[in-house]
Amino acid sequence: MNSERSGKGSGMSTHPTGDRRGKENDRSRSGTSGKNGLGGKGNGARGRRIDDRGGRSSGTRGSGSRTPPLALAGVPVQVGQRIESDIVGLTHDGEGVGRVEGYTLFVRGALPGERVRVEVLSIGKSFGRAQMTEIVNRGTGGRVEPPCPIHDTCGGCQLQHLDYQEQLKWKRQHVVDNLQRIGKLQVAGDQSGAGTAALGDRSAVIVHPTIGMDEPWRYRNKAQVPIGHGEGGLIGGFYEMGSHDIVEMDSCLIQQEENEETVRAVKEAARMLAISPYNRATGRGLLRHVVVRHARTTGQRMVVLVTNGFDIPHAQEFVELIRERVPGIASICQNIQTAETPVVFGDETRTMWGEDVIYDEIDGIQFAISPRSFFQVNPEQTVRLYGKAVEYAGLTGKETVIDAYCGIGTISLFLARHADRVFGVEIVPEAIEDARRNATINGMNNVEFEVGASEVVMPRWQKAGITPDVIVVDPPRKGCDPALIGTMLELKPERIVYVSCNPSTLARDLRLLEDGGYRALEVQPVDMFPHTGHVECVVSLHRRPSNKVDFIT
Ligand SMILES: C[S@@+](CC[C@H](N)C(=O)[O-])C[C@H]1O[C@@H](n2cnc3c(N)ncnc32)[C@H](O)[C@@H]1O
Repeated sequence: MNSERSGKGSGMSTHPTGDRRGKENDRSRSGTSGKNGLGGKGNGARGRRIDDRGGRSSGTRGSGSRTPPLALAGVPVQVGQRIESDIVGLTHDGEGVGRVEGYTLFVRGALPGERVRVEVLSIGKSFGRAQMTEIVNRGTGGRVEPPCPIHDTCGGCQLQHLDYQEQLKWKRQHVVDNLQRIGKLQVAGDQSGAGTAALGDRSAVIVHPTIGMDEPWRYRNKAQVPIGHGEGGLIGGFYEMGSHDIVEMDSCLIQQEENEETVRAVKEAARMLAISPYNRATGRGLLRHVVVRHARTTGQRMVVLVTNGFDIPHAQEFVELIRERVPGIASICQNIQTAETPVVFGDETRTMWGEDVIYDEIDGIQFAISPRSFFQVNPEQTVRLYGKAVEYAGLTGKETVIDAYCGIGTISLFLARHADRVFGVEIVPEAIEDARRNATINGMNNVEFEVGASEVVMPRWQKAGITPDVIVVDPPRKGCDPALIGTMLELKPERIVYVSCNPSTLARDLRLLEDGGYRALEVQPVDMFPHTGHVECVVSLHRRPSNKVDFIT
């Protein structure tokens, strides 16, 4: 398991965020796009291969040997047909949702409010996919020219063609839609922040406007670059949209420049030493991924060479070349991944040179970060996210707090400054080693960490008599384990703070918590991944009093 939670558009890889929470590099992109989403190079062919939503296609995945239908009874469009469609929504993947006689067509690159001409690529019973060929009417959709030259091919940023302020509005709306549809929650508040006064409203949860960045570029502190074989030898960059073909690339506008520089240097060094790139088709070749991190507050950089086997030829020279070329390099590690899998990291990591961690700081707290540990990729927004979590925890210094899914103890240490005791639990052993080290280097002795699944460890703590006043959860994309929710309800903390990177699993879990006696009061969306379809939320929940007297005044 590794790394961050969201983030396509990691910069430099299909799954830029390196989703510790999800499958790394495991997404296939759907649809096609040309410049600004208009039909461009190779669109047709690529588009027909891809269908990751269950719509029929001539696709490469899941279609078996069945020939996809060109027409279907009850479906008002046929494959190949050219028609106009109004775009009425946007999916979390950044595809426009078009309607034709009530039938849904997903159109990559199209924006809500626009009327577009499309060619139908594939159809299914309930929806199909189409390629935009022309924008007939722009409406007030907020379309902008994507500044990234490879926006169309990469697809890592699904929303670059949408004005940033509109992106923030769309993210809030996406959260609201999920809370209403899946969580069956009543929602108050609006895009302007009005409605916050409705905190006195006893039935609705306030969803605040999304907290965005002032300068929403160059934010990523980590790049995860797939390596492969190109015409000129070793290449590294990103997976072409909808495929696992690697395209050479040295620049990504959401990536910190230091990471670009590091990746270039490592590729150069590998070429000089004729290190063989991994070939996904044959399973041969050595270098699979180059993963780099940059700690902005200390200037330290880390390189992780993910290799298909233990032996690296000219390993010493490789290390020397990287050290010569990368300013601030503090750690060079090797991770061995020999499995045929899209998962980036294998289980074994060794330090080739320098320390086994780099150090970064958030809001005055220092963190040691090892190669496979999760660490938020957007430092500027992390302060805002964690700040909100601490605010919602409502600590006075007397409380016992549990931080479930604690990673390297980031939120735990933020909480520990304001609580009596904090207990953190996390499933990745290296992360817990980092967490303990982090508590020590910050001189915090009111925090304890335990390795294990939260749903297993929390009942043990319950039996041991730990009675939390506040529980904070920050689970992976799949949300909380139902058993964990059961234990939380038994523990009856006064407050629960839910940090989530996936509005749909958040909505599901909020419904369980509401039914179990809690009230979701406020939701704060935070834009941790500008220009992608991802949105992070912090939710404040309070326990309903058992005597049924409403507790909100
Ligand atoms: C979204 S991250 C949150 C990390 C941390 N709160 C932070 O902000 O850096 C989710 C974490 O949950 C961990 N995890 C996944 N499944 C888990 C489980 N069942 N029990 C405990 N931790 C788990 C992952 O390894 C990851 O570190």
